[in-house]
Amino acid sequence: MTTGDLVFQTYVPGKVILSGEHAVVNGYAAVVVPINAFLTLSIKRNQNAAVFTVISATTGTKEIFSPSELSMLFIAPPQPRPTPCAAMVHALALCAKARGLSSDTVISSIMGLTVSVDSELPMGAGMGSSAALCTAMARTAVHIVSQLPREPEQRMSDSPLPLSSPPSLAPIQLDASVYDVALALEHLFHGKSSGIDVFCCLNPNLVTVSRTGVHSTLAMPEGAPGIEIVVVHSGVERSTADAVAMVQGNADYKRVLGQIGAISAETARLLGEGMTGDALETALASEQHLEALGLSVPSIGHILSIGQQLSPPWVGKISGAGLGGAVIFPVVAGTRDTRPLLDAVRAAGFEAALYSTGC
Ligand SMILES: Nc1ncnc2c1ncn2[C@@H]1O[C@H](COP(=O)(O)OP(=O)(O)O)[C@@H](O)[C@H]1O
Ligand SMILES: C[C@@](O)(CCOP(=O)(O)O)CC(=O)O
Repeated sequence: MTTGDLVFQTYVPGKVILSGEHAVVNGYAAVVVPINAFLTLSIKRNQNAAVFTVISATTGTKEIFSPSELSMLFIAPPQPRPTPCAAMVHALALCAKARGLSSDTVISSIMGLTVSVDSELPMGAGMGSSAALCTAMARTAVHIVSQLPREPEQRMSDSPLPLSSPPSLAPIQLDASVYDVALALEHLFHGKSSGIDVFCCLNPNLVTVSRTGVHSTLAMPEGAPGIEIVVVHSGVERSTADAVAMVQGNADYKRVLGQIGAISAETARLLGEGMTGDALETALASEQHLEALGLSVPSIGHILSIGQQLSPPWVGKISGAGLGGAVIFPVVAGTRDTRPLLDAVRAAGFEAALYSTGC
């Protein structure tokens, strides 16, 4: 814990993908729901005004930077899988550029601040930990930079963010740029991110993605039953970027992703009509296609078989990039006792928890 006054705080939810992981990277549909587990980013002013500090309780890291070290980081090209401090600085650099501010102005405004990240989302588990981190940092950077006065000589050279905006959205102004900045960061973690996780973090509704970069929210009809999700961690932490690269190397991937996309589109249609149970049954059919892409690992197979052996059986699926990460068992809220499933997977040594959607 850091001492000092709290100057900013933001909470970002995690997510699970009901259907459409990988398909959405290639332009097909996916359905994603936020869950009631959060990443928190807090900023406090500390007593040492000569350094900028970024702490992650999740990774147990503490990065302390002087102004000259920060200057180097500001101008360095962003690296894949950045540290929390490098990600925060990249977000600030993008916002500074959009507002026509020099790095020195931004750096002097953040000296003496400590950014602390704490998260309920296991990393590399398909629950959107990197998207939550990127969204929290983007929100923070936009907040910090929007407080700074513009430099007089730059007033006429206001430029849009140097990022590709989804074509469906109006040109992004600074105050509305959290999505773009978060997506730029998420690209560093995913290699090529569809943006679905970031969009979900920013929207406490169901999200459908009809094609890469074009997102829409889907509100559940009034009175439609909600969703509860047992999430079981396979114990295998993996990189989304590696899983995406592996899928793109599969000779048959476009055909299989098309099938997953069709399942997602049907899932979204059923959810939109309030037929939650049918929607979940449909979404779960995508598991066989994810397995055909080679995204399962022995512990995922083990978890799925534990569910199958219960009476009545529980049907689950990989959620997220695969090759490890999470297995989800979604169910219409209030229709099934989840304790036998939770007990069975925990007895086999897996970490598991029950979540509800934020919808
Ligand atoms: N709370 C956190 N603190 C520091 N780094 C984090 C945190 N959450 C996520 N990350 C970063 O995100 C990476 C995981 O991203 P990714 O492979 O996309 O998996 P996920 O499915 O969890 O988003 C971690 O290896 C780490 O670099
Ligand atoms: C595999 C993918 O479709 C979803 C990734 O989810 P996660 O990183 O496992 O939370 C990648 C993406 O959409 O950018």
